[in-house]
Amino acid sequence: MPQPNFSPRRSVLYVPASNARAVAKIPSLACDAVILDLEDSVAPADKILARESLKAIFANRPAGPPEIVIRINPLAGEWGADDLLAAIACAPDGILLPKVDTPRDVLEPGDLLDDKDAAESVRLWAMIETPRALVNIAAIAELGRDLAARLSCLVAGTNDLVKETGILPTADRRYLTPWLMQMVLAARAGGLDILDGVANDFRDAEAFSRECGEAAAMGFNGKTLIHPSQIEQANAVFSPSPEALAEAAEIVAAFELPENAGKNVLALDGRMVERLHLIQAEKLLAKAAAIKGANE
Ligand SMILES: CC(C)(COP(=O)(O)OP(=O)(O)OC[C@H]1O[C@@H](n2cnc3c(N)ncnc32)[C@H](O)[C@@H]1OP(=O)(O)O)[C@@H](O)C(=O)NCCC(=O)NCCSC(=O)C[C@H](O)C(=O)O
Ligand SMILES: [Mg+2]
Repeated sequence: MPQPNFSPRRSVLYVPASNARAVAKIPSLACDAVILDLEDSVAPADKILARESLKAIFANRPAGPPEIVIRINPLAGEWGADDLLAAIACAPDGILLPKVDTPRDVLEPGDLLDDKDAAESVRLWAMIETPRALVNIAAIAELGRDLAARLSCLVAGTNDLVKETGILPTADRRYLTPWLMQMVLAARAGGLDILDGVANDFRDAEAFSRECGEAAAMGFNGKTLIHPSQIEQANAVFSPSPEALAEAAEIVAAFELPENAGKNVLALDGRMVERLHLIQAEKLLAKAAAIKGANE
């Protein structure tokens, strides 16, 4: 199921809404999206100020990338409901819901968006970071098949998952990986984008590069980031490689040859190529074009 207004989401940077210097950097950042955070990066004493800063940020928002998403506090808590109203008033590209446990946790804010006549372009993103969310992941992701539910993207919250489950956060993420794969599968079933969790050690470029490579291999669309120094690497790893693009172009060209018209299967350089490979190739070329378009 195609996403409306497809956007690349290779690099998605959390920016604490309470940090004016960090917020001021947004227009100069090369990330595909930012998440203006009202939740975990904002101290309780700064919660109201952070929420109030949103108005000024959106009043001066230039058109075009990066996508801007607001992460609110949990709706069951002290700040969540007012955060949601403030976020809706800003008409961001997305509102990220933390600590989602069940489909209801997405449907209820979606109803409020409708009640408040929020533009159709305001989508919901959901953090998958609780044991209940993992247990309910198929039902949550299924909402992606209903455009009216507005769900567009799932975001792995690996820090909270580690905290809530007690698994050991090893460098190779061996205990997290089965759950990450479960998230990718569910997201694809629901036609949703899915972003990997953050790498906390932002000074370890080598470990970060490895983690991005593994996330890309697992099928994630991109990675959530905590520091601007992580953007370039994420963009590089989650972009189609020149080799993959050359191969995709070759497959498209082969199916366009008059002698291959109407064929479902071809031999190309000693390999079987089916129409499903053509679809894959066209998707990859479209992704590269979208990335190029977003960077112009
Ligand atoms: C992690 C940090 C606290 C480090 O900050 P700092 O020590 O200030 O870093 P630097 O001195 O290297 O910063 C250099 C300049 O870059 C700006 N900067 C830093 N981070 C960001 C950012 N995220 N966005 C924009 N700009 C940023 C600094 O302001 C410096 O510029 P200047 O002030 O002009 O000198 C910090 O990076 C940070 O706060 N990162 C974000 C933390 C965050 O948002 N955490 C919550 C999201 S992660 C999460 O919640 C996980 C999930 O829910 C889960 O469960 O897993
Ligand atoms: Mg979290």
